[in-house]
Amino acid sequence: MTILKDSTSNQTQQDVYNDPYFKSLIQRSLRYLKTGYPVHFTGPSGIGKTTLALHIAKQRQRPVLLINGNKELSNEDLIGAYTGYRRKKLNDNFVRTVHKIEENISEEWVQGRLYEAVKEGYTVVYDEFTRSQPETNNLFLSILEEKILPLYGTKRTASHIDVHPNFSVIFTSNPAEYAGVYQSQDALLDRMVTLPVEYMDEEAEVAIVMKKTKLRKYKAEAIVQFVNRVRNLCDNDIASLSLRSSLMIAQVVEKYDIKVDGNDEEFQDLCMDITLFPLRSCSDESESIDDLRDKILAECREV
Ligand SMILES: Nc1ncnc2c1ncn2[C@@H]1O[C@H](COP(=O)(O)OP(=O)(O)OP(=O)(O)O)[C@@H](O)[C@H]1O
Repeated sequence: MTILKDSTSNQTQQDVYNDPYFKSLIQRSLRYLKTGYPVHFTGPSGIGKTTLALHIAKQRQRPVLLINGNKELSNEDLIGAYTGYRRKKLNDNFVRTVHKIEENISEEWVQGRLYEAVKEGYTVVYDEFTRSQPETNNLFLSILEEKILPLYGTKRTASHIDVHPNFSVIFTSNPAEYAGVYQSQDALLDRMVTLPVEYMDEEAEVAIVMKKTKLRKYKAEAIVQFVNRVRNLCDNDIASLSLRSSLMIAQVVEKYDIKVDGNDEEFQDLCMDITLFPLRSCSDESESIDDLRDKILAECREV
């Protein structure tokens, strides 16, 4: 979990988010959050949901807390827990014949990050929340519905703390078909505004690749178009061939001065390494790995 300092969005994001689709999405999201409803961005991997969520969170002028959903995340991580003992030992042997030992043991409370966020009214970005166990996410039902954070199992005197009026949450998730994702609970989904996020258009992806790598436009275009052509070969929607894949190729090309040329062996290897595994994940099992390699190579040669 990370607390992010408030900062203005960088220029690349600003350009992309000036697009009417994003402008409207951002405006609507801010309205829902201000009205007290959490927002949930869902969509394929690597298309920019987290970046968008953080961008919106920063607009709220409150400290931002990023929580990454995962199977191991527990209530203790979120709320806090007594994590051990503090032991104080006084060994008094001042008088040689009298040996006195005084021991004092007290439990040590370590506050969870959500505790502070709820209490102080932060904006939480709960990234990939469906990767956490549903039991952990149940905590959010009380936060969203009853506006309290229950202090389950913490042995604290208070049973809960009240949610600060400025507290808000932006959730992100990949659809249930993705590996390692739990089915989201209807009760939780009912309490948030779920907004599907789509792939950016090619122009926006090219602009981001250019800004993040300083590659010339024709190179950025060739890479983005290659990745999108490979994605079109998928047999299902579980594609992780996205802007992230384009950025990976572009960054390696830039760092090692590799030619963006479909007949260049180094470029072919790079294209293969970045796209073969994702293509395999979104292809029918009947497709052999050699067939997939041939398909990628054919698309790469178009570059
Ligand atoms: N508007 C943007 N401006 C600049 N870079 C962006 C923008 N949107 C996305 N990116 C970059 O694209 C990559 C993927 O974005 P991000 O991690 O937000 O995707 P995601 O949809 O949350 O992925 P996942 O579902 O795997 O978590 C990151 O490297 C991110 O920095």
